[in-house]
Amino acid sequence: MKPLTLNQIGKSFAGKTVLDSIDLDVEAGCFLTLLGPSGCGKTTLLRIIAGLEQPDSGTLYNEHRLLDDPKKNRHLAPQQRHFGFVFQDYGLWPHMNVAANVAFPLQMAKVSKQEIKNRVKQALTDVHMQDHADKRPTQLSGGQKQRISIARALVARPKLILFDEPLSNLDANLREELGHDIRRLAREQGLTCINVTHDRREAQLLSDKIVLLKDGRCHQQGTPEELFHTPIDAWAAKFLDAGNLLAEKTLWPERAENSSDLILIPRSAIAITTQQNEISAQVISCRYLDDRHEIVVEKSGERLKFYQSKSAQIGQTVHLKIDENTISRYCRKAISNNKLDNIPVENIA
Ligand SMILES: Nc1ncnc2c1ncn2[C@@H]1O[C@H](COP(=O)(O)OP(=O)(O)OP(=O)(O)O)[C@@H](O)[C@H]1O
Repeated sequence: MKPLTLNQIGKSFAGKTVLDSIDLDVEAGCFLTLLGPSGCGKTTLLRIIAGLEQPDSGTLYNEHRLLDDPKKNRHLAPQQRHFGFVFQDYGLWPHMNVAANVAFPLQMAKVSKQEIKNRVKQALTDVHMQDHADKRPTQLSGGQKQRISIARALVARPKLILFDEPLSNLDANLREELGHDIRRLAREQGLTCINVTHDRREAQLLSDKIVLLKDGRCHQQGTPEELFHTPIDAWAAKFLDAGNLLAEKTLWPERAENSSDLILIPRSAIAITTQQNEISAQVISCRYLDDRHEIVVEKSGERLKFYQSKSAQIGQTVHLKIDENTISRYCRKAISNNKLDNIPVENIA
């Protein structure tokens, strides 16, 4: 049996469908992320899994345990599910020190004092916070608070942990570091994890599998590589910022059979060449990021972004070589019919 099986989960608020027939199988030991734009229903789905919200229809199983079935009036309360939780805002008690915060779930479960002491010590060691046991949460940085929140989730030894945007309040370096530590802990302890985020980078950093949600439905699911290499349609390509999405006729006016077709060109498929007969474009931006240059060029009003070790001069006309084997094609209808207003335009380059 799987740690989590959702069959046809549906949920409406005030007559508005928020989740529509969600089917999901979560494998043991998988780190799964529910990813999607604001309002797509991901938090509602996580709250249903947690038991904080009841579905209107469908069933939810944890291995052989039926957690929810509205038809049978079945709904297991959150504390009966024995899942761990890690929240975006840490959810620590300010009046308790770190050790007491981590011990709290064990005290509720009436575990013996000696065992609480041992398990709190172990959980704090697991998250590299063993030297901070006596501190109050106010004396900790955001990253340290989130480590304590993870220790508190681990201490009860749940098989399944639910994460609500665990990295979103942290700066870029801390996100990277804590992201790696969360993955290490999940692997070492054989945890199954469900995470919710609107941030594709956080999803990439943490996940074995990503479920892309759109308008309360599963739009696409797969490994991060599958999603980012082969988005199912132009909407997914744009939301994931999976590469350069533009009209085919911009680059090859003579070839484009259907002028409304969009193509997705991976950033790694573009390079500047000295060959004059290739596509010409004008450099509009060149920034040094990480250990390479991010180049943005403009061609007939559309932008392409790619990376290279050498810089390029702004205003310069360059010739581009594009590996056409890596291009995906989409019908424009797929994108224009969908709401994309909440996706920043700069992500399209
Ligand atoms: N308790 C509630 N009562 C009424 N409407 C709700 C309730 N909870 C959520 N909604 C609505 O359901 C829709 C989905 O909300 P949800 O919080 O699941 O989206 P989300 O994808 O997590 O978005 P965000 O990233 O902004 O948190 C939204 O339109 C929201 O306003």
